[in-house]
Amino acid sequence: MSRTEVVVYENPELLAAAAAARLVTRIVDVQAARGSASVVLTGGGTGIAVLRELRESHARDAIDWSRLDLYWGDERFVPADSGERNEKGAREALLDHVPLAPERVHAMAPSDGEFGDDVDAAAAAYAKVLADAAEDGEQVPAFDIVLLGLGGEGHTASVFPDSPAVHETQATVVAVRDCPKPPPTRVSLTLPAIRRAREVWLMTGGAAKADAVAQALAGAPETQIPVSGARGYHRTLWLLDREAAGKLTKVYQPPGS
Ligand SMILES: O=C1O[C@H](COP(=O)(O)O)[C@@H](O)[C@H](O)[C@H]1O
Repeated sequence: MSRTEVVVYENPELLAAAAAARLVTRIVDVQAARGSASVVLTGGGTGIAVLRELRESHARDAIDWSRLDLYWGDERFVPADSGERNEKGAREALLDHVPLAPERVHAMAPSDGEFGDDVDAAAAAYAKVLADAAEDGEQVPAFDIVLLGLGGEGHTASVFPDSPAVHETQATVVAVRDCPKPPPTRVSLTLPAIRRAREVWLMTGGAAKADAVAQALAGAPETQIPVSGARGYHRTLWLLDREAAGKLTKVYQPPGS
């Protein structure tokens, strides 16, 4: 039985710090129970702020970084050293500062990598990475946590409203072209792949996200508001600041208010 929970924090700083604290606890618990843990990372303002908070937290040393697999939910198809790469943002915020096992960091290819500017080949290669790591008979691992942000128009990962990606039911990873938000070319997990996760955490702040948050939590069709379709198999956890939660009809109180 999957459950949806919403937690609202007073401001974006508190949201990022609290999400980082939750992440430590969840990863440590999963490693204690199963030996290793898997987390899918996101780009975006909140996603990177959470990683920065994790780096600055003393509790980060409770994680066995050598037994953690990292993946990405989406990536901008730009050169490896571009400041627009989600991977680069994550490395600077956290990954370059902790003792990860390099072979367990599964980044999506850049546009100057082994597939050159062939974004379809980059997407196909990442689908193979996922399939190789999946349990027998599955195409995607049952990720412990998928971290996601969202856009004001309702996109999540790089699945945009009314795009080919949001209608994808078979592929686990797709090439995305003509994104309304730059850069235009990307690689993204699809919604069915995201739904293989045990837990999906949707993290966002700011008034510009309030409409999309309210529509998703009211059950808007995923073709129009793709983040509606981002659900965890066991749990979907929305971590919001007060502004992003501003148009929810049900009242969620910030802790301590
Ligand atoms: O383009 C992207 O945007 C979303 C949301 O980013 P934000 O800065 O508005 O929070 C992000 O989740 C995604 O990974 C990224 O590629």
